[in-house]
Amino acid sequence: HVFYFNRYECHLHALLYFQVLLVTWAAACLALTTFYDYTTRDALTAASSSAGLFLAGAYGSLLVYRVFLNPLNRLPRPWLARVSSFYWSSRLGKMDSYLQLQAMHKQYGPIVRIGSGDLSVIYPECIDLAYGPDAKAMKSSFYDQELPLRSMQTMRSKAAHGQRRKIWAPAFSDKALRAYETKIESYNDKYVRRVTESIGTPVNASNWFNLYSFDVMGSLAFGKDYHMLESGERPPALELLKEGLGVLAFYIPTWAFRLLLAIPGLASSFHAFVKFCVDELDWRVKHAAEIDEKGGKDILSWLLKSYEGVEKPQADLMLQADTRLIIIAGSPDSSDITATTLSALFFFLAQDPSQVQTLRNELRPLTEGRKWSDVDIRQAPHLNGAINEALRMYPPVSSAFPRLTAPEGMRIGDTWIPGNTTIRAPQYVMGRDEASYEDAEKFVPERWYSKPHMVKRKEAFAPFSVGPMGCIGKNLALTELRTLTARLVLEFDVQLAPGQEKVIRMRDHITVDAGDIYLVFTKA
Ligand code: HEM
Repeated sequence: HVFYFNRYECHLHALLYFQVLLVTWAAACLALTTFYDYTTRDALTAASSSAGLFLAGAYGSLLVYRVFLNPLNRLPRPWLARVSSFYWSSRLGKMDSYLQLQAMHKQYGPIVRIGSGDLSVIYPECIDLAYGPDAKAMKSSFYDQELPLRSMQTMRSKAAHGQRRKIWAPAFSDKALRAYETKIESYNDKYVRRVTESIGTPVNASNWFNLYSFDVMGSLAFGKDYHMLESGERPPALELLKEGLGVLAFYIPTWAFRLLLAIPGLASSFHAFVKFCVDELDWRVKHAAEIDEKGGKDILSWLLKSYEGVEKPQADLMLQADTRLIIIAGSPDSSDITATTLSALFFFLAQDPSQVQTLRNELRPLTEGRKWSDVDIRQAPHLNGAINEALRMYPPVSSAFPRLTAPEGMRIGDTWIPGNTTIRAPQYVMGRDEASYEDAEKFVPERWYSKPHMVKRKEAFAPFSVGPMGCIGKNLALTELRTLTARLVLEFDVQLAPGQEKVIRMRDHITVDAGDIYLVFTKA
C-alpha cells in the first residue's frame, strides 16, 4: 500500500489485481499439494490465510493512512468520509447528489471532504483555479471510466485534448451554427405544432423537450431525422441506456465502476448504447454522399473532414467515442442537458405570467413582421437573463465534473489543498449560495442586466464550465434555448398543470434529468 497503491493511480487495474490474487491463491494451493504433501484441505486453509493476511496488511495500512495520516484530515468532513469514498455513494440512494452536497456545505462550510481523497468546494475562485485557461489541475481518474473508449471530453492529457478540440472547432464555428439553425427552426416548428395540438390540456412538457433535443441532435449529428417529436418514442437503445445510467448517480469510485462494466450482463444496456452509436456512425459514413448532396452540413461532416483518405473512418475508436459524446451531450438518454434547461425555464415561467409578458414585450419588436433568427434575439437581455436563471437554479451539470489538483497542490482562499486531491465545484450549490447571489432562491432574470448587485460573484456562474475543456456546444445550446423559448412565449401563455409540484426533483447521474413536468399551454 505504501510503496504502490498510495503512490500511483491504480484505478484501471482493479480487475487485474483481483485476477492476480485469485491465480496466486490457486497456484499456491496447487504447489502445496503437489510439492509439499499438503492435503487439499490444509493447502486451501494455508493459501487462504496467506491471502487473508496479505489483504489485512494492505487494507490495514490503507485504513491507518486514511484515518490518521492523510493531510486532508484537517479539512471539515463527516467522519466516515475520511475512510472511504463509498461513504459519499451511500448517501445517494435518492439520486440527489446536488442536494446532498448542499446539505454538507450547509453543515461544514465552503470546503467539505466528501470521500477519502475528494473535496467539494464552493468558493467562486475555485472555478478559475480548477477549470480555467491557466488551471494547473487536470481531469481526475473519473474520466477513465470507459477506457479503452476515449472521447475528446474524456481525454486527460491537455495537449492531446487540445489537438482533438482543433478538429471539433470548425463544427461549432459561427458559420457552422448558422447552417444548423435552419434545422433547429424546423424542430421548433414541430414543437410549436405539438403544443398547438394539445392547447388547454396538461402535457408532459419536459418529455417533449427531451424528444425535441434528441431530434435536433440526431439531425445535427447524423443528418438523420428520428421523428421522436412525432412518434413520442425513443429508439430502444436509448431507453435501455436510460435504465443503465442509474449507476452513475452513485458516483462510485472509478475502479469500482470499471469492475461493474466488466461483469457480463451488468453493463448490457451501456454496451447496447455503444453499439447504437457505432451503427449510427456507420450509417452516417455510408450515406455521406447522399447527405452532402442534400446540403446543410452536420457536426459529423466537419469531424469526418479530418479522416479524408481514410478508408473506414467509422472503425476509429476515437471517432466512435466522439459520436457518442455528441449524442450524450444533446440527447434525452443520459443528460437531458438542453432539455433540463428548457424544462426549468418553463417551470418558472408557468408560475409567473408577468415573466412571459415581459419576454413577449421584449421579443415582439425584435421579431414582428419579419423572418427572424437567433441573431435578432441574441442580445435580448430578459431572455438571456431568464435562461441564465434556469441554468443557475437547475444546472444540467449540477454536481460538477471532477478535477485533480497538480502535485504541488493549490491554495483556495486561506485553505491549502494538497496535490493529487480530487475537487469539484458544484454549480447547484454555488448557484444558490447567498455569498454569490442576492435572493439566491428567487428567479430574477433582471439580476443579469438591470440589477447587477444581485450577482455578487459573477465568476461563480459556470454552467458550461470554463477554459479549454469547457462546453464546445455552448453557443449551439443557447441558440436552441433562445429560439424555442422565443417561439413559445410569443405564441402561448403557460401555467403549471393542476397537481404539478412547485419544485423540480432532479435525478442527478453526472448530468441531471428534470423528471416529468406537466404544463398547460394556451393561446396568447
Ligand atoms: C444547456 C446545455 C449544455 C450545458 C449546461 C453543457 C455543459 C457542459 C459542461 C459543464 C461541459 C464540461 C465537461 C467537463 O468538464 O468534462 C461540457 C462539455 C462539452 N459539451 Fe456541453 N453542455 C450543454 C450543451 C451541449 C450541446 C448542445 C452540445 C453539442 C454537441 C455539447 C457538447 C459538448 C462537448 C463536445 C463537450 C466536451 C468539450 C471538451 O471536452 O472539450 N454541449 N458541456
